Amino acid sequence: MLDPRIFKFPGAKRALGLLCILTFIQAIAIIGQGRALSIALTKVWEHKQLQSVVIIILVFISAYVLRQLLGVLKEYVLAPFADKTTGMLQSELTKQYANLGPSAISQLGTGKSVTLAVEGIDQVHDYFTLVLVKLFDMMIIPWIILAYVFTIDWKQAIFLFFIYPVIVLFMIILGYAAQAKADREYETFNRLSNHFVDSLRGLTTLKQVGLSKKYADNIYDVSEDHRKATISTLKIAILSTFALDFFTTLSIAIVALFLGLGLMNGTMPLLPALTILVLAPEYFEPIRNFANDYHATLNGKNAFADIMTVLDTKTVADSDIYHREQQRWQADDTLEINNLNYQYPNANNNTLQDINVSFKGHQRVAIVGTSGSGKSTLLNLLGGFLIGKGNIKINHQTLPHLQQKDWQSQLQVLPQKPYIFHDTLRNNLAFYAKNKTDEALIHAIQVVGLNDWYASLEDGLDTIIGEGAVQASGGQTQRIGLARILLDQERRVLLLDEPTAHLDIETEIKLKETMLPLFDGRLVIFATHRLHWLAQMDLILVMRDGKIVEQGTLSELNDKQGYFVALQSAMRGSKK
Ligand SMILES: Nc1ncnc2c1ncn2[C@@H]1O[C@H](COP(=O)(O)OP(=O)(O)OP(=O)(O)O)[C@@H](O)[C@H]1O
Repeated sequence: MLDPRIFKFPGAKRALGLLCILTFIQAIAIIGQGRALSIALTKVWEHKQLQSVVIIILVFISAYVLRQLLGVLKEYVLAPFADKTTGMLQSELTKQYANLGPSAISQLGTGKSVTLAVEGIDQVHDYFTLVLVKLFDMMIIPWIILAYVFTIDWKQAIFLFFIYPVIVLFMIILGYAAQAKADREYETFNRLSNHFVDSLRGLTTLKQVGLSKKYADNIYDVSEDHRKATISTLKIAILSTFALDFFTTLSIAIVALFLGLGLMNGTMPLLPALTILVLAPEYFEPIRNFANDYHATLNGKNAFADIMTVLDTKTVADSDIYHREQQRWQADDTLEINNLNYQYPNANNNTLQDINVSFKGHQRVAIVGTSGSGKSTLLNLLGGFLIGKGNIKINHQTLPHLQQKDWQSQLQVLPQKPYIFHDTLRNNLAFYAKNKTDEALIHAIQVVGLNDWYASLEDGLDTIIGEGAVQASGGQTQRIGLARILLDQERRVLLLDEPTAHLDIETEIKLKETMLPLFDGRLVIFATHRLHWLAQMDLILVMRDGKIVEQGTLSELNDKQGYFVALQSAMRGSKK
């Protein structure tokens, strides 16, 4: 019903304490309102002086106004707590996404991650404001009313007391049914978010291959599923409202019947009978309100649980064991990897097995192997984006993993398609190195061969590029990635994951001329399918089924006449 983790947030105890006091005063106001109304009606019935009736009606109005004001005040007390807490949850969640990294996001699903951080937070806000007020009403108001009724007529109080658990029982049964339906509704909603975002990202491909209609139908099917799940939650919600209204009305009718009998046979005077009759609906009101809104708060409850699961996911510890005096990777620095294994969370076997390799200084290292042999996984482990099990040493210092701040602050990464942020060309270029002069940026643009494109941009370095703005071609994107590397002389470990895989051979050969000088004075680890790079490499790691099966220079590997030679023939598309 109420997640106990709510109480741990700053300000929760104060807000809930105030809520408790205000609800208590509200309960007294409700009793005052009921009592004053009963007295007024009794006086009218007994033909008492109009003046005494007017006074008591004024008391009734005051109690009524106080009750309503307290209702508003309770929302005012909770609103800042809900605003502050959900705001904090949102920023913690986005920070946690950054800490957990891309593999955790892809496990959760991009659509769900986005929905959770935006709509999920709104749902949690509703959950806080709706559920807390109603829950406190339910926990306080009926019992104060009951205690008051007990002082008037203990038999009626006992009847009201024993009927309450029956209603609660019904609420629990229907609540469980609503929870199951709401869980399905929430699951279909998340599936819909993931499908939608996936289809949007893959829209170009889907259009190209004429499958966009099929995917649109797919989204329609998932949204239909979500609609049906929502309708079935609503059915349960309406049924639950009907059932609770029926039982509470029946209970009030029974109370009225006994009070009527008492009045007729003279065992019960009019005033206490009227007071109990007026207060009986108030006794049931909080539980009815709670049940009516219960289904509406379930999505918020699920979103809150999901957000807390993401926030409670352990981030990597020991990220600052490795310390570097001088920032730059030096010619005598070493990185040794021994018996490194890695298994993806959803995989059955180790994707990388017994990796043993040493890197020294400004070596140029190529990683080759067939598709799926583990090249990208190895690069991701070297970059500290994934964490495996094994022995890792930098300059003979043993480290638990490579997600070390001082190691990652030396890295430059050039993937197949560098990410272009929706920002100015200036900020996109000065990615690693901020505060570069315009001259330095324009020089880099010239070196990587982006002059013609740059000349066509109306706002020069201030042109907004990326999604929804000026788009760069695959080759231009790669050149922007190169310019980023060129502009930063501090980071000296370069990880390249098939950076030219999407480019035609002419563009690649042109880019190669720009890339090779960048390799000087850097440790370069380069996953590639393209053989022409191998002649420029000091070390080649040959991967097969997650293992390094051979390693050496090009001539050493050729002399071996082993797997590498067969792989080369296969990569050339010819058999020797
Ligand atoms: N996120 C993931 N979850 C589970 N398995 C994965 C994941 N990413 C990759 N794999 C699996 O790990 C193995 C190695 O993949 P990896 O991407 O490292 O290969 P690769 O040699 O870089 O392939 P390619 O040349 O096609 O890019 C493959 O069998 C792949 O299916």
